[in-house]
Amino acid sequence: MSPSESTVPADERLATAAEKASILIEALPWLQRFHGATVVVKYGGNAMIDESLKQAFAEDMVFLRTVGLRPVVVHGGGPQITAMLTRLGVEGEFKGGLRVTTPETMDIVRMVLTGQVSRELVGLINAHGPYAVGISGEDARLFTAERKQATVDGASVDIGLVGEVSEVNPDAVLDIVNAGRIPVVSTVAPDVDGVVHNINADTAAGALAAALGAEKLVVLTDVEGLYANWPDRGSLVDRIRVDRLETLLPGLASGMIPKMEACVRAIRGGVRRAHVIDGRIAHSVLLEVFTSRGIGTMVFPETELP
Ligand SMILES: Nc1ncnc2c1ncn2[C@@H]1O[C@H](COP(=O)(O)OP(=O)(O)O)[C@@H](O)[C@H]1O
Ligand SMILES: CC(=O)N[C@@H](CCC(=O)OP(=O)(O)O)C(=O)O
Repeated sequence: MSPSESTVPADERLATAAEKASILIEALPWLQRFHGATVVVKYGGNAMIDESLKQAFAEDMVFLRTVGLRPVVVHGGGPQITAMLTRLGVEGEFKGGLRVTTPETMDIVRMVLTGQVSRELVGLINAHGPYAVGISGEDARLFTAERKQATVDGASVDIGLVGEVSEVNPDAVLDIVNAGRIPVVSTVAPDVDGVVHNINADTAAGALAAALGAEKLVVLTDVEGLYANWPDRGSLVDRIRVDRLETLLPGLASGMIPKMEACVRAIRGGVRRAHVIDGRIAHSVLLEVFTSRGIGTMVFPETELP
């Protein structure tokens, strides 16, 4: 038998074809609805588990762009920074979900985010065509940082060169998107005096989504979504209105705090939907955007009924 000959019976092939057609057709209303829409996708370092997952993520970004959406990637890299600090023998710690950032740590954060994680994602996307352009918060005044304190047991503590996003100038990102390309944003940024700060990637993604007037913010992480009673796996929140989420914020544990604050900032800033989804599932972005049920946790505005 030659390799081109198939032994799959005709009725089985037809059934498979019908299933594929129904999956494609389920995407039609979403393809129509989101044509031309800007989608900010935050890719967390904990969801960059292996090569095939990272490649699937890159394919999803190229897919979105090819079918007429305007994807903007904001990447994390927390575990990658921690691995590099360990390799270099530098002690690191987190307070209130944020990395304590000394000037020495800041050099390593910047090197890993802009020189390693960004380069890798840009390369994976560009395997499909000349789409991705890396850009950091330092470029063209994309982000201005304002030094931020962490909250630990209700008290404010200094954590060094960690920034809140005080201002977003999205022009450079828009230039890239308007040229038909995919910006890949690293979250380091100068303050008004030019001192570079470390910005949590969720925080930056929420601020950028609001500044761009994005249709959606999609945050990829290493859990299925928000659990109302973490770590009770039966308490996954399917959808939640922004005002209700705000009441939950003070009770959340560290990893989820910047994510949920980012969703609140995005929705309060005019973004229509914010999602936290499981980035450990290959093509999770496509499942969220193009299927009727979506996946993970969806945050929606107060103007809509619960
Ligand atoms: N209420 C909650 N629901 C879901 N995850 C939570 C919750 N509270 C804390 N977490 C933790 O937040 C983690 C995700 O945040 P983080 O580790 O910062 O990931 P990322 O690298 O994707 O930003 C989860 O793995 C989980 O351990
Ligand atoms: C201030 C702060 O904590 N910055 C983060 C920036 C990277 C990041 O946010 O990466 P993930 O999305 O993978 O967690 C850090 O240094 O780890």
